[in-house]
Amino acid sequence: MPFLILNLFGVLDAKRSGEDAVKSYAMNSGCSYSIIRPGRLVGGPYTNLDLATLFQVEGGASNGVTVQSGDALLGDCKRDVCAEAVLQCLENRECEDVVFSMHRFRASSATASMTAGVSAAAAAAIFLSYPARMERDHHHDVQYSISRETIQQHTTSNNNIMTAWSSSLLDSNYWLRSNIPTKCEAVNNKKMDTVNNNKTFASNTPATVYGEEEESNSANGRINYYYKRMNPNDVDRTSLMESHAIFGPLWGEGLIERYHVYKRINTNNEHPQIVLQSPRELTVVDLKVGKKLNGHDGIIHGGIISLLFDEAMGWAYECLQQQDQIDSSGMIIVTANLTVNFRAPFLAGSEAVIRVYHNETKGRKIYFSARLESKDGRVVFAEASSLFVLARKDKLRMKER
Ligand SMILES: CCCCCCCC(=O)SCCNC(=O)CCNC(=O)[C@H](O)C(C)(C)COP(=O)(O)OP(=O)(O)OC[C@H]1O[C@@H](n2cnc3c(N)ncnc32)[C@H](O)[C@@H]1OP(=O)(O)O
Repeated sequence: MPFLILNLFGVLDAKRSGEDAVKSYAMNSGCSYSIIRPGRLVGGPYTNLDLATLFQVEGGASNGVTVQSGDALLGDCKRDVCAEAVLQCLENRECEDVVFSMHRFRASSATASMTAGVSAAAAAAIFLSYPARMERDHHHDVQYSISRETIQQHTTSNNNIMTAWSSSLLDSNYWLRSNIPTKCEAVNNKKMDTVNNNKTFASNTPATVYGEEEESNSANGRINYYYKRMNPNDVDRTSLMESHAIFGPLWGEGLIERYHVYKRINTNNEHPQIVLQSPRELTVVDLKVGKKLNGHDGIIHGGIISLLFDEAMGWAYECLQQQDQIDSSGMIIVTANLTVNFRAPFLAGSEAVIRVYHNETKGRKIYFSARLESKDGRVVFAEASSLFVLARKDKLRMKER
């Protein structure tokens, strides 16, 4: 079809500028993008005002599609299939940073064909048609019912984030992690599968902590750690409501909206046991920042990020103290040095996790490292390292008023 007709009223120009905006946002924020250029949308729901809607064009019985990189295809695309492709792009890393056009496969088969330019993996991801998807969702439902029992067996307290190993009934690639028994997530052992999780295990709770150490951590394939909430029960700095930087003045809507601290508890044969490894993960903070803590418009201030790190490392010290039974009588722990590298803009309103690792202890000096990253671990916003020093309370110079 001639470009002039296709671009009537500047439609294609508008689409192109939309795509450019998506790409530049992705580049600036460190996330990936997938751009789908479907053919004319046909099939229900009939919401727009074109001829396909007027005549309720179904687009044929096939859910198969043909995809090709760039912009070469011309044809129809069913709305539901297009929606499916969007979901597939969200779920599959192979679809990161790809641009492709997609139209209805014209043969009667429910499979799809692929033409050059889109990677086989991306195409394979996109090609899942509805029947395949429904089967998969059903599979996930089965996982859910089994895993809930598994989680209940493993759960020691409602405040625990559980990592429960699925029984042999489950696909061995999946394991489960939950912050309370009825709200759980299935996570693919090798690759996060968060979209399915959210769909299958609708969660009202904000705190879900992801990890990346499951492979190195599991000699026999079992997951052998879980996380236990430290605040407000275990150690309660929220009691410093009035004066504590995070839980006081900077706490609330638009400010720091969530700061849940979890300590990692390693287990061996399901009995809690400390596994010594260095650097070892001590704490994970599940946090959410609001929209009133910016430096530049829409970007969280670096000083706030440093504060979030400093606090997280303070909790890591608490954790270390509990585990290693550091004798700190008459002493106070303070930050002597904190170095932060800002890797990607941390956007206002974001949720993220901070993971804190213990690197080394030398006498009174304790070295930590930490990472502020997206919940799925795919974007690192900042990294930090610190030196905490145990100082004698009576020697600590307090500034006189
Ligand atoms: C559980 C609660 C968590 C709370 C989380 C929040 C923590 C905070 O934000 S605390 C507030 C910010 N920090 C402060 O106010 C600390 C102010 N600084 C001080 O009081 C002192 O400089 C202090 C205590 C760090 C060190 O003084 P002091 O105890 O006399 O020890 P000092 O002998 O100077 O140093 C001890 C060791 O640390 C090293 N060290 C001290 N400071 C640094 C530094 N900035 N960089 C590198 N090394 C350092 C020294 O070289 C020395 O090493 P070594 O033993 O190998 O010779």
